[in-house]
Amino acid sequence: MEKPSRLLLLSELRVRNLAYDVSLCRSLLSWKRLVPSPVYHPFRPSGSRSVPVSEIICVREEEEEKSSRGKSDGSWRKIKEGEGKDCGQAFTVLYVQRCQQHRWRCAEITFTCPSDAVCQRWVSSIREQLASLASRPKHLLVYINPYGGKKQGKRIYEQKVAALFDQAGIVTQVIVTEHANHARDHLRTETELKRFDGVVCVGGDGMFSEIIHGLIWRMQIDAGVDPNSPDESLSPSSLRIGIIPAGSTDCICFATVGTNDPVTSALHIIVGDSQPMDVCSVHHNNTFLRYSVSLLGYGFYGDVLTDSERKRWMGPARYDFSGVKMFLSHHYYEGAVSYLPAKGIIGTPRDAFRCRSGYEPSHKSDGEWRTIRGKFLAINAASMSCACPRSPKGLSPAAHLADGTTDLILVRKCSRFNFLRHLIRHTSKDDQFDLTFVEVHRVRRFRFTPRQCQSDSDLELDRQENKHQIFSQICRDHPACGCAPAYSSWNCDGEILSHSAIDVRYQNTVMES
Ligand SMILES: Nc1ncnc2c1ncn2[C@@H]1O[C@H](COP(=O)(O)OP(=O)(O)OP(=O)(O)O)[C@@H](O)[C@H]1O
Ligand SMILES: CCCCCCCCCCCCC/C=C/[C@@H](O)[C@H](CO)NC(=O)CCCCC
Ligand SMILES: [Ca+2]
Repeated sequence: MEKPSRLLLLSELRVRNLAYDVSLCRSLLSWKRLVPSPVYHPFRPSGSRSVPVSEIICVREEEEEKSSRGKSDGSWRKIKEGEGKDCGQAFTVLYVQRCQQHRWRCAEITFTCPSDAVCQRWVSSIREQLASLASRPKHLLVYINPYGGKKQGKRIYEQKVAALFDQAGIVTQVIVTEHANHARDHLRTETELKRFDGVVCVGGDGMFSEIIHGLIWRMQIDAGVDPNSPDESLSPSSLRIGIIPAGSTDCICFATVGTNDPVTSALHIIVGDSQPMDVCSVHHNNTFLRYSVSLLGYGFYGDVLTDSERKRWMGPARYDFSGVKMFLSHHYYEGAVSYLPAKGIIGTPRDAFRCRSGYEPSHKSDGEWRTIRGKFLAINAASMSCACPRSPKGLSPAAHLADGTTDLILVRKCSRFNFLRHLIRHTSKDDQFDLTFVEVHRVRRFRFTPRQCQSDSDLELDRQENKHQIFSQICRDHPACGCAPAYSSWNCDGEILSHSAIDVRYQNTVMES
């Protein structure tokens, strides 16, 4: 129960001409019907409601005789002339309404006050409360990718997001990108970043990747850290990144927010929600290649991405087309995966728990390196669940967002039928890891070396383990022989990596809104 001293305001106000007790405590706006109607009416507001101040978007004064919208029944009504004179001024509160499947909507309620003075007191008290919320952004730098997904980024921002930011009093600088890496290079060089509280990315996973590359690079330069050094730990970003989903997979948005809905994301940004997330760095022979926050996939997901890039004109459906094609081609790849198991962490990749909140990275020392050699259909490293509309629970449903680990999933060569069983389980409640040819490890670091790049001593080890050594040798020497292709590519958050032999390590966490 709230202590009386926390009560800031208590008034009898009217909502749709019905009397309500309305109170503002330090963190809660509540309204309660004074005489509840004995007859149930589906369109009439029910007894009482509360909204945390942290979920109020804004408050605005209504002018008399102005149309107002009663959101409870979605109808428009006009404040009657008499009503306006009797009741004085009115004010409207816009707030977050939680809907099904993690969706948020902006609802509003208009309170009519007995006098102008009462109205002013309410408006200024709520505004004061809102002004004290330090985590809310005031200035945002918005990058819109007009090319990703169904090419709707600009429309989505203009029709669904801009007005909400405006109502919340957020000042924006909007840049519609003109080419790939425009946003990354802009963040690296041109911008006076200090005047912004955050960066907003309107696009998909590839666009988010551009933004983190620009921002991380810029933060390292500003802090005097060499961004290419594998041994330096990253200086964290002081700017948060918000995502307005407008891509084809939108897995980073879906896995953090629980849905890929632009309005929901805009509201999360407005109320200042934040979520730290793991960043892995990918190196080849000690040369930095890229950062990754969601999926690093070799084999199936690398091949799907490579094939789908040539079919961008199909929009998001390109992934379905290439997915079926690559499933039927059934390519497998040989190589060695070495990993450093994460020790002293909370949970395992087989937990039933789903994470959409932060986890403190554990700094306990890790175990010994382990190596697995074999033939794989897919090697996936999921630093977050990678949930998306195609797979609502994701590639690794129990992966944590910010625990300093990544879940390494190895799918060994198996029949098409078995691989299909594994894939289909991504879309149902069944456990995709509960199959003999699938293993999953929570790791801090891993390396992959395709068989063609293995050293002589590694190959000797392989030979001892591999009964079909002569056949393998012939295939390596004669790649045109028609058996499995030599290399796949890595899919790194939706971008293709230029090398197959990689070294991946957890780097740091960045903030995301
Ligand atoms: N103006 C532009 N013209 C062409 N390409 C652009 C432009 N702006 C950004 N890009 C590039 O577009 C690529 C794809 O963008 P994005 O990730 O937003 O969509 P997507 O690939 O359809 O979605 P997802 O990554 O969620 O599957 C990114 O690699 C980004 O660098
Ligand atoms: C026959 C039924 C089979 C059903 C299989 C469903 C499995 C879907 C799992 C989807 C996992 C997505 C992981 C996220 C990857 C993103 O970083 C990347 C860029 O946005 N998207 C893809 O690579 C796009 C990947 C699209 C794969 C199809
Ligand atoms: Ca993680």
